[in-house]
Amino acid sequence: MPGDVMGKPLAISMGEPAGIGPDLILAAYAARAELALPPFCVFGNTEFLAQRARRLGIDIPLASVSPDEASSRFDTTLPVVEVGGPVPDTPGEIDPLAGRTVIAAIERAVAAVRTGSCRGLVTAPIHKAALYHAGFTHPGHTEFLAALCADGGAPRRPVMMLAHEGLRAVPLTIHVPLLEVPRLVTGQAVIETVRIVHHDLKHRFGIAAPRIALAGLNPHAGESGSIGREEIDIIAPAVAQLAAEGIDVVGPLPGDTLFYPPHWRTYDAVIAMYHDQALIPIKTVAFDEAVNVTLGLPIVRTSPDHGTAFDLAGTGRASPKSFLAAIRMADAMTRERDA
Ligand SMILES: NC(=O)C1=CN([C@@H]2O[C@H](COP(=O)(O)OP(=O)(O)OC[C@H]3O[C@@H](n4cnc5c(N)ncnc54)[C@H](O)[C@@H]3O)[C@@H](O)[C@H]2O)C=CC1
Ligand SMILES: NCC(=O)COP(=O)(O)O
Repeated sequence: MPGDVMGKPLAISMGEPAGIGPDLILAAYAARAELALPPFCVFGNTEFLAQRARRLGIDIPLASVSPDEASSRFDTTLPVVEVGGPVPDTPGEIDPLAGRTVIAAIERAVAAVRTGSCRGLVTAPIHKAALYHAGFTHPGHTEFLAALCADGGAPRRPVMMLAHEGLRAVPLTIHVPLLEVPRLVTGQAVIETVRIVHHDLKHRFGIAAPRIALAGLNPHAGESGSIGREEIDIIAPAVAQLAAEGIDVVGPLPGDTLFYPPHWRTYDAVIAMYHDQALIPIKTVAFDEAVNVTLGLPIVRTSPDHGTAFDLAGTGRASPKSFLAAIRMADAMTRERDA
């Protein structure tokens, strides 16, 4: 990643047009001065965003610009890096043709960050099933971003982390059927994930000596092997190896009590074994404000913790808090990296 990028805008990918992502982008721009938001540009479709703004009754000027012009235009105009293609303004209704634009917006935004035209990426939510009709082959942004950053080679392991204040939850396995989870809980997965979390907490979150805990896979972390052996056979040996490397990591601990917030707060991150084991606790305590951040990438990427909320799209009733928190976290992470 090119060096001095602090004058550069954040890149925001437009997300699913039938969802609330565009509403939140427009709301964030409308509140930019009051909230002292850093400059950003939207990778998307100007005409569509103008229509959505009219629908929402938000009066803001938009201009098609290049990423290099975005920061200087940001005070007076919402900068849009044009991604072609038909994008109808139909809240709650998927349009199969718009999917290509949604995918291209992510690709173009990633390229802009990787070449240094933008300093970090914030993604508005996508609707995965909608994108599959447009040829999307990844389970989510997380895996797609890892593939884009691999330049055609084998993607490195991307790590999903949901964060709110001191609470950070990481699913070891991400978008996979529950039936496949035990097969994917391997020593290598544990070791690689903990190393990435440890590295990025130090270098992107400024935590000098991260404390990490792992949950078990089975109830009560296997109850000494009587309710499953993955803890004894796989997770504990990996934890011992990581501890020998000097990483402050403990576990496997019972997942139900580990996420009791006073317990959880004693660690800088908790790694769970599967998606819902990690995401249910954090969405329960902080659905409004948690941020989804991808670790293990050469770029900074954040996102709100929620999805497309078709029921709220185009109504102006979606809370912008998590999206605003994602913008602020991307801003802070890029500053931390360049400090
Ligand atoms: N980063 C991303 O791109 C994400 C995408 N998704 C995708 O979103 C789609 C819909 O997923 P759901 O499970 O329905 O979750 P969802 O988060 O879109 O909606 C769940 C509930 O929360 C409410 N909600 C969501 N965001 C809100 C906000 N900002 N303010 C007020 N209420 C809000 C919705 O109205 C709905 O009742 C799926 O295709 C899923 O894969 C889900 C999570 C993240
Ligand atoms: N449940 C989180 C989620 O689905 C977001 O995934 P991603 O699109 O950020 O990979």
